[in-house]
Amino acid sequence: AAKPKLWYFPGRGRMESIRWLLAAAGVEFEEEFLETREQYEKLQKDGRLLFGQVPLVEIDGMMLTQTRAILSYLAAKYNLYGKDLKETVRINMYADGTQDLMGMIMMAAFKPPEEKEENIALIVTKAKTRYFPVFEKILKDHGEDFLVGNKFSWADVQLLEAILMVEELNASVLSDFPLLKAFKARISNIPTIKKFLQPGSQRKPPADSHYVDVVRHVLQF
Ligand SMILES: CCCCC[C@H]1O[C@@H](O)C[C@@H]1SC[C@H](NC(=O)CC[C@H](N)C(=O)O)C(=O)NCC(=O)O
Repeated sequence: AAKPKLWYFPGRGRMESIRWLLAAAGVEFEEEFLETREQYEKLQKDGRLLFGQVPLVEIDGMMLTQTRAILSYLAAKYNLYGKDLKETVRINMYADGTQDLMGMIMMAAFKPPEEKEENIALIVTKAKTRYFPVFEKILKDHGEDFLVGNKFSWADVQLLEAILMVEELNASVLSDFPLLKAFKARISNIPTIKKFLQPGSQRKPPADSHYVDVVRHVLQF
């Protein structure tokens, strides 16, 4: 089968969780980076962007947009979505929560530089007071290696992604969360994820001013 193909800017944004999930599932994928307005307008003209937006993923003969729809499709396709509806809804709850946290980080890149410190402090506080305590408790109460059932799922992939992103803002953020520390080590050692965390993988670096400039240029805002 043809490899999935991803169209997005040359950075994390909303596509990074899709890259993580494909990588965790051991699925190789191709990428097309949008750096010019023309590339974006061609996708629109060709009718590939349902709502005129990216991420865009071509997979199984479909042109998929809407990040959550894509992630859900991939989670189900690669058996990372629970054994029944009750597990699936927990995975969705946990994934929505980590998406909310990562969304704050994603948008911070587009805020004025003078607000950067304040934004980072707010994100780290939210992580330490709202999100990480929830996952620490889940791991404690559940008493398993993974967040849902006793099987690796999309929820585990996304929590690791979120932990690493917050640690980029504050390296000691897990100091009060011993179970999350152990979770991070455990999930990082899953072979497909370990490979994705090696230099040279398709994992993207944190957003920088060049990335913001490219996005602003392509989307003309
Ligand atoms: C001020 C912040 C702007 C962020 C812009 C983009 O940079 C990324 O870091 C985040 C977004 S992604 C690009 C943006 N895509 C979306 O907003 C998709 C939202 C959709 N619900 C999804 O989940 O896929 C885009 O195509 N916009 C064109 C436009 O709506 O006409």
